[in-house]
Amino acid sequence: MRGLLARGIHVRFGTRHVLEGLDLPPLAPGEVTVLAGPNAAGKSTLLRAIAQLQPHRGEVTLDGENLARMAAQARARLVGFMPQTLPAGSSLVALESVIAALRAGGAMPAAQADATAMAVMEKLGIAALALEPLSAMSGGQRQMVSLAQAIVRDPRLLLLDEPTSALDMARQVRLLSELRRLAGEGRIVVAVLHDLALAAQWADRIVLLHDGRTHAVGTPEEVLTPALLAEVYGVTARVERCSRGRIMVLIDGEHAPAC
Ligand SMILES: Nc1ncnc2c1ncn2[C@@H]1O[C@H](COP(=O)(O)OP(=O)(O)OP(=O)(O)O)[C@@H](O)[C@H]1O
Repeated sequence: MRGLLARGIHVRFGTRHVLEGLDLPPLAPGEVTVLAGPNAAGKSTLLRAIAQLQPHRGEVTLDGENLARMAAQARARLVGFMPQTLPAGSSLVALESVIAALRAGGAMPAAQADATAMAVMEKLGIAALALEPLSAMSGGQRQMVSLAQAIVRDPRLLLLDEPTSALDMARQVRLLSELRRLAGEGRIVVAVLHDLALAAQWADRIVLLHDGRTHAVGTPEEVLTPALLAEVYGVTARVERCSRGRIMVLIDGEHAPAC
């Protein structure tokens, strides 16, 4: 089968079972899927398990091939992973870090690696940061470099953990439209997002995680309902449409100001 299948994913830390036989629906090329759910629901753990960065039970296949049985370099060419935050303490400048990510997929002549990494940074509007040390960058700048690292190998599957969390409005749109474009070219995009307004706007499908399992799957209209949001987040929410038809989620209740 073409696409991503993740079945029976089980992860435990010590005696604590964080994912308990979680199944994802088959994810087809061309789609942007958002993973949502409360803090500690297991979203990052699931992304890391799919990327084979987290020991787990269960099976993950991409276009019918078991990712766990693939050589690391072959897998790196197929899968791009953007972590929630880049590891601190790197002594690299941005361009070097993007070149290092590119080379994780295999050796390449220096000039070609330079040109490929620079082209990706230009496309993302961060060419001016190429020679800046990662350690001297703002959170948002680092997040854009992290995206460049994730896409520079031109992977078929892109896994992104809260990719917009440090970005301003304009860069959120830039990043999400880039993800939509990459999906449109036949890639599979899976992103963790807490911002349900962004999820409603950009996702083809939302997977709502709760208590280590898939609680609901569907289009934004199907998943962002007051009943499901109450079950999963314990909030009283209103779901309304703006004049252009887009869904908006508004939180009511004792902790929220009226609007
Ligand atoms: N390395 C680890 N060791 C022990 N427990 C861990 C480890 N990584 C994650 N956990 C636990 O697994 C659970 C799920 O964590 P995870 O980071 O996957 O949640 P999340 O849904 O991404 O949360 P958030 O929205 O807060 O980022 C949490 O209770 C967390 O404490």
